[in-house]
Amino acid sequence: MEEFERGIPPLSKRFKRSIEKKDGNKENENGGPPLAKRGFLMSFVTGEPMEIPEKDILGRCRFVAEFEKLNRIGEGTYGIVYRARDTKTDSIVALKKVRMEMERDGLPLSGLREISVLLACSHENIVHLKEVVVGRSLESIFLVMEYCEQDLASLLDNMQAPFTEAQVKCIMIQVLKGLKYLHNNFIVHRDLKVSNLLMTDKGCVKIADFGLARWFGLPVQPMTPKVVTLWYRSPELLLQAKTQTTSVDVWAAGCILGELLGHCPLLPGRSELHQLELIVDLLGTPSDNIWPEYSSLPALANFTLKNQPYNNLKQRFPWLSAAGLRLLNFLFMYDPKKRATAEECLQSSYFKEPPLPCDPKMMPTFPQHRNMKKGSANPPPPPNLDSGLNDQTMNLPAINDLLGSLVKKRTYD
Ligand SMILES: Nc1ncnc2c1ncn2[C@@H]1O[C@H](COP(=O)(O)OP(=O)(O)OP(=O)(O)O)[C@@H](O)[C@H]1O
Repeated sequence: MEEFERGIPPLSKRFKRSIEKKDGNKENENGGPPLAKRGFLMSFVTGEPMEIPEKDILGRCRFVAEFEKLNRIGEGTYGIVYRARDTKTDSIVALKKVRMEMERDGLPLSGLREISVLLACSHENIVHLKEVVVGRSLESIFLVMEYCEQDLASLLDNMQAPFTEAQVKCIMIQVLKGLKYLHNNFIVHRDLKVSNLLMTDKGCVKIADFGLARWFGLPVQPMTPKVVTLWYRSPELLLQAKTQTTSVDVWAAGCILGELLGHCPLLPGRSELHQLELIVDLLGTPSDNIWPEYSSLPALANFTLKNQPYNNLKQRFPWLSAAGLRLLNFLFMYDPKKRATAEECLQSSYFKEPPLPCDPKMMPTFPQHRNMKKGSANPPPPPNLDSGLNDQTMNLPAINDLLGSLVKKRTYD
C-alpha cells in the first residue's frame, strides 16, 4: 500500500482508533481483543459490528496531493472548504479539511458523523460525498464533495434582486425533499440554515454540513440542546427540552422560508433570551393549551416569557397568500408534535397555487462571489500553477487570494 509505505496511517486505522476511544470499544463481551483490532468496525447505521474486507484493512484513500487546490470557498466551525481540481479526472470538487485542532484522540466526532451520515445518503438534494482523502500527517483528512457554485447565504448577501416567489418555492421544495429523505432515513440534520444550503448552476439545491447530524431511534434519546445556529433554533431547544426530533429541522426550514420571502433573516436573535423574545413577538406567547409540555420545560424554571397574545405572521408578510401563511404557521407550530413534517409541507397548497414554483433548470445562475477577490477590478497575474499543491507546503491564504481574483465574474442569465 503506497500510502502506508510513505508513513501515512491508512484511514481505516484512524477510524479504528477514533472509534475505540469514542465508543469505548476496548473489549468485547467475551473479554477478547477489541473488534477493531480484528478487522471490525462499529457500523454507524446499525450500531452492529461490521467486518472490514481484507483488502481494505490498510485503507485505500487517495492522497490529497492528487487535488490541485484552487481557492478557499468557506470556513466554518468544523473545517476549511476549498475549491479544488481532481488531477486524475479533471473535475472540480469541494475539498473540506476536517478540523483537528483540539483532537489528540483521532478524528473529531463532528468529522466522523459527517462522513458516516454522508456516506449513507444518496439523494439529489443532499450534497454528495465522493470520497475521503488523506494528507501527509494525522491532522489531514479531507472530504471530497461535489462542487456547488453557490451557498445560499453568500448568494442572498450579494444578489442584485431578491428571489421571486416562484424561485423561493423552487428552493423550498428542494430543501423539503432533502429533509424528507433525511428524516425518512432517521437522520436529523440539526444545523439547517441558509449557509448550509448549496446551489449548483443547474438550480439544484443541496443540504450540506452534516457535522451536527445524528441518527435518531425510537424512543427518542436525549441529545444536547446546544445545537442549531441561534437564528434557526426552535423554541423547544431554546427552552431546553430533553428530547429533540426531526421537528427542529422543520422549524429551521420555516426560518429559511421566512428569510427567503422577507429578504432578511426572520428571527435574528442576539442571545438565547432575545431569540425567544423575537419568536414570541412574531407568534405570540405559547401556553399549555397549544403545547401541553410547555410549562414543564426546564428553562422556564428560571424565567417567564412576556405575554404577547397575537400571531403577527400576517403583519410581517401582508402580501402572502392564505396558503403561504398556513404553511408558515404549520412550520412554526410551538408543539413539536403538532409541527408539520417535511412530507406534509410538500403537500401544501402554497406550492400548487400561482405563482407556481419554477423549474430548477429555469433558476438563474449567479456570479460566484466566493471565488472572487473583494474589491479587485484588475486581477493580478496568474501564479505558477504547474505543481500539484500540497497542503503542507503551500501558503494557502496567499495563493487562494490570487487564484480567487482570477475567476471571471458571471452575469445573470
Ligand atoms: N460541496 C460544496 N460545494 C461548494 N461549497 C461548499 C461545499 N461544502 C461547503 N461549502 C462552503 O463552505 C462553507 C462551510 O462549509 P460547512 O458548512 O460544511 O463547514 P462547517 O465548518 O461545518 O461550517 P459551520 O460553521 O456552518 O458548521 C459553506 O457555507 C459553503 O460556502
